[in-house]
Amino acid sequence: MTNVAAMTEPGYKRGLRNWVEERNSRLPASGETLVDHNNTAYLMAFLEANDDLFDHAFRASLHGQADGSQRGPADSRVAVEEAARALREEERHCTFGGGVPPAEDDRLPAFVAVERSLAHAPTRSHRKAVRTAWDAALDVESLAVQDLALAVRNLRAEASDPSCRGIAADNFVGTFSASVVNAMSRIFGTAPLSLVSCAELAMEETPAKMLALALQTREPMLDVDRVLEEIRRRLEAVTGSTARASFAGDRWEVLFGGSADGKVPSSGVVIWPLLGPNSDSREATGRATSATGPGVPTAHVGLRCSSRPDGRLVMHLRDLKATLHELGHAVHHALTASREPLRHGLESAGETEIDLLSLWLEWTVFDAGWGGCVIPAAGEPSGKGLAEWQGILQLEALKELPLRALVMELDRKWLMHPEFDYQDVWRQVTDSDPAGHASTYLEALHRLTWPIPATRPGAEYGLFWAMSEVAGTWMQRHGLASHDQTPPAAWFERILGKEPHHAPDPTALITFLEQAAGATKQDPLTADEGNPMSSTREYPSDYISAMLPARDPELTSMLRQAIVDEQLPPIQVDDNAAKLLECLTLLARPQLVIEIGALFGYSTIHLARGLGKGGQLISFEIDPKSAEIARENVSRFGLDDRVRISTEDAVSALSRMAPESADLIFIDGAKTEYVEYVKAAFPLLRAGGALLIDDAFAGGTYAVHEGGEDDRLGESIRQVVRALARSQRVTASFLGTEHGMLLAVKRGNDDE
Ligand SMILES: C[S@@+](CC[C@H](N)C(=O)[O-])C[C@H]1O[C@@H](n2cnc3c(N)ncnc32)[C@H](O)[C@@H]1O
Repeated sequence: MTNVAAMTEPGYKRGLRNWVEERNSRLPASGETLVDHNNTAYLMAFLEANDDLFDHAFRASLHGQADGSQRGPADSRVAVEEAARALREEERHCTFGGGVPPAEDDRLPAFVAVERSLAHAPTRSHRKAVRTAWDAALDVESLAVQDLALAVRNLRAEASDPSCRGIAADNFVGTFSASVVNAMSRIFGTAPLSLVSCAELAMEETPAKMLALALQTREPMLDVDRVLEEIRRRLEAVTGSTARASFAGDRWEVLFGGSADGKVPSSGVVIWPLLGPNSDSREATGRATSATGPGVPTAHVGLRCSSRPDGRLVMHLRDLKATLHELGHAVHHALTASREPLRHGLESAGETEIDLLSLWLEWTVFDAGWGGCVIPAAGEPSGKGLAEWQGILQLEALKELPLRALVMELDRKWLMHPEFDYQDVWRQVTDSDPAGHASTYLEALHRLTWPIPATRPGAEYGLFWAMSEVAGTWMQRHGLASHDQTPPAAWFERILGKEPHHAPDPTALITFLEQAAGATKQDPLTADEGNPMSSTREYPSDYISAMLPARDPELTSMLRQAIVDEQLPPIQVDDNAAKLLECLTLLARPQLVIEIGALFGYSTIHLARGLGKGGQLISFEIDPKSAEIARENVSRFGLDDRVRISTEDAVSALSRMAPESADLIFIDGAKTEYVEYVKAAFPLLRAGGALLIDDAFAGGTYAVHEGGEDDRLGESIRQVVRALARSQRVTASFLGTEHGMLLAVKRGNDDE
């Protein structure tokens, strides 16, 4: 049996080449020549070691053609389509995501085709594209295979975008590494690969291989009951045991404070299981009035999960972080909104998110692997040594890390290198800190200093990234630093420049952390490049509503009917934003206004109220029930002469409208479709016309995702606002409503 571990040790490529040569000379009669195309030979080694693992078709696909030619991109597209068709014909969705045990898989030929097409995609500089494919591969359980094929195509498109780089790949690498190790453990009974080897491998290798290995491996899935139980335990700890939790049918409630018998809760959080890839947690809130009882400040959080045939709910590990961020914010909000401040509530609220995030950190490191962390020894190329790392770990910002637990796990995983003198490292550490300052972290440092030479750039990503994340959140909570919605990505950008796949330089990290920890406030006049959404201030809703007159009772009654009686989600614009819409139409006197997303017509009514003589508003609302209620409301306010509500899909309807015919287009539909909306809407605007984008701050509900790997909503919004704000073809400005709007006025050819 080929020793696969040998293939992945330093210099494995050389080993691989030798192996390939040896193999080709050994099997000349087969007529196949194995070529190390995109390093697929590694897989071949893997395969040779395990004849049962992959079927012949799959192996054959990894061989170069006899004449050495490779299939080109055109063939690849066809191959993907073939694969999609083959899978559709089977009327089955793929099931290799989500902890499903390996099945006797008769779909390999189809995957082979997908694999081939992926083999042409670059890796290093197009990590995001890889990530897309990987996501698709892992999500196929819930996505139809068309989506997989589409993702593969998108991957190709994205691969040509030089900005396709990012931290998301690290999650991928970690998950991939763990998957490989898990697979290997299953096969060999022990894990002959180290995570670091795998991480490096993953970073070097092609998506083809990753996808191929995905066939044999599983991303960790978490049992939702287990997640909720752990969350409850942590919340209890944070809130001084005042949290009570119950899972009731379609929702899970946590109540804080109040009387001991639980009859008078002070505040609550409702966690809604979100089934399906596109569910929006805000929409979940529409499914119920306050589940925690009248008058109880309640926050709502969505938990993306999927349902097993036995009824069990499970979630991807990678969805956990977004959920915990969101939950942290929600709990913070619920605790501070409580009318009677809880015993520990106010002090501990700010820590909640950190505490919850630690859960993610632990599970990520424990269950997914993260590729581990390498502490470079002094003088080694990717770092200056122990002292710097020690410095990092001693920083206040990192003391929140529950490293002890992490250390235990790493201990189990890594202390398999008997030649290394841990005691020596321990002595170095303790000698340098006789006061035992931050002893937990020193212990961590001791344990984390395993003997893997820093010859594998990128291997230290895992923990490094996780530390950045938690530290960034901590700093923001303590007002020490403002950072944007994607702290790790931003930090990496700063620290690593444009090449995040290189090993991070610890000195740069230390400097950055120190500056951040030392900075009380940023100079307001200094533009903070790459940190565009910094804000440590809450939106002053109380102040604004105290200033504005009380809402018109007719509008309140309309809102109550739509939200309470009709159970539509309360995701309309806030009152001040509604006034802004009215101001804008009053000001611009537009002839044609288009709205994407009417819901029950709250924004529609305000836009229409400002319309002058002859002004028309076409509002698209794809949900027929909402559209019907919107129509009734428009009519209730006597605006039917100027408003038409259409149930057509806004994107396709806009594509048929006359170019340069609209004066104002208000975009407030599905957040994931924002890019499509803008593409369809922009040509419809006349010069001087404006796009108005709701939720542009990506800072209301969307901030909570903090740029997590599944931050599709926030990412979609950020793409749009960034593009518009920087475009030469518009003049754009952010308007301060609760969720923020971006006003982008189209410039004419004559405009300077
Ligand atoms: C945030 S709500 C709109 C709220 C509304 N503008 C307000 O402030 O009162 C988004 C709405 O967009 C609708 N929607 C989503 N995708 C759409 C599409 N492609 N075309 C038309 N409407 C869409 C949804 O059904 C939902 O009711």
